[in-house]
Amino acid sequence: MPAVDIPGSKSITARALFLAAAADGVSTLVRPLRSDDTEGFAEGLVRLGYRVGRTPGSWQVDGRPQGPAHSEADVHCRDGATTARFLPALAAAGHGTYRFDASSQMRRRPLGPLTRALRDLGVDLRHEEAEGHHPLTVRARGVEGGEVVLDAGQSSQYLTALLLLGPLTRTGLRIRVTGLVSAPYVEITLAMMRAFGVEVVRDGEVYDVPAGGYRATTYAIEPDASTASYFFAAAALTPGREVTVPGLGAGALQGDLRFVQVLRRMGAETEITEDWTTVRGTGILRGLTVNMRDISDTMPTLAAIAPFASGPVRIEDVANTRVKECDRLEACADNLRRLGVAVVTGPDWIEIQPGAPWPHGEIRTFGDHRIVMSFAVTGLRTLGLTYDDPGCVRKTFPDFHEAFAALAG
Ligand SMILES: O=C(O)C1=C[C@@H](OP(=O)(O)O)[C@@H](O)[C@H](O)C1
Ligand SMILES: C=C(OP(=O)(O)O)C(=O)O
Repeated sequence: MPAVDIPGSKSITARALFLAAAADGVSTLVRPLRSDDTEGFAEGLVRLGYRVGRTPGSWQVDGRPQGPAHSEADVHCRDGATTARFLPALAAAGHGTYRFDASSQMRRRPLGPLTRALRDLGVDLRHEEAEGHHPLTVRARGVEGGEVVLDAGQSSQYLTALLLLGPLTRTGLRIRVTGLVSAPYVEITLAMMRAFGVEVVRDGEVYDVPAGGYRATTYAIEPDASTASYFFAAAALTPGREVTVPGLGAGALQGDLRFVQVLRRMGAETEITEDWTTVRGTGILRGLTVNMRDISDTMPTLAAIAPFASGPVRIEDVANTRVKECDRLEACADNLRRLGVAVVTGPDWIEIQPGAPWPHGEIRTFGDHRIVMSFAVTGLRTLGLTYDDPGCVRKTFPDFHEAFAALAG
């Protein structure tokens, strides 16, 4: 049973860094993800005046419940939306002037609903160029708390940022949410807040977050389930190939592990125990229609193996994949068409017809790590694929190419 060692979860590492920074002592994060996104998050904390010690296998963070240590900082959030959306919320809880900028793609990605909600809570926040986009400056003097309404139809990260901020406000937060996408990421947030001592009370679309701050702790980071999807898809694509990921089992926090259920519906054999998950290729790969609103980071993974299915693959309810590292619906369609595959897209869906892709071609990555990693799976069956920017995997998995080549043998 070949076990694949998947690096830590990006989403869990980012949250753990925030929570540890906001807690009342030193926290230790065990097996954090080392990648551009999470190094960028840690670097952002350092710019704000937090102490982050990085040793192989664990990071130590000195918490400051009262907010950033520096009264002025310029933070570059790189390409990471968790950094770009969570850190302004953390900064708002402090006292000082904090400017946030990001990569050109991250500047294009929206955060208006979050910044509007912060302003509704009394935060002095100004966008320098386009309203609702980076760069922005927060002139922070703490946040009183109260009730706020949030549209989370583009991104659950807006809600996570407000939830994480809640315990740092003076009186707590009540958040009324509409249109939530990527809902399982909010479950990760709530579970991790609990691990750092905060219980959020939820009643339907209303979240009540108590004031009172976080408790420092030692927190072990799960392997990244979105990253694991490439390895599981590789197994499903190849009769007799088996991939086991230790550390991702039935109790895992990440919704993206549900991608395994999609592979099972298509015909793969799957096994999920308490401690690990296995996918085995059977030679059967059926087409299907699937709603991926909850797990849209795995949409490109499915799109990349879809041509090998015996019937059409239709992926629905994934409009917000158009505002990620690139427009992922069009990037997937563009690359599949370049390989001779018939594809149609709509505002929030993509439908891919069966048909063997041409054996050669250059994948246009659009600077998106998931386009590279997804089409690497296609490449198991179309051996001549190249990429215009293979290094963009650094965002979440710098060693992806080596790890994937080891699997492919
Ligand atoms: O909260 C998080 O860590 C994330 C939430 C999701 O984003 P959206 O809520 O914007 O879909 C996901 O795509 C992203 O990779 C990580
Ligand atoms: C969308 C992603 O990242 P983020 O939104 O955190 O930049 C991703 O990793 O697929």
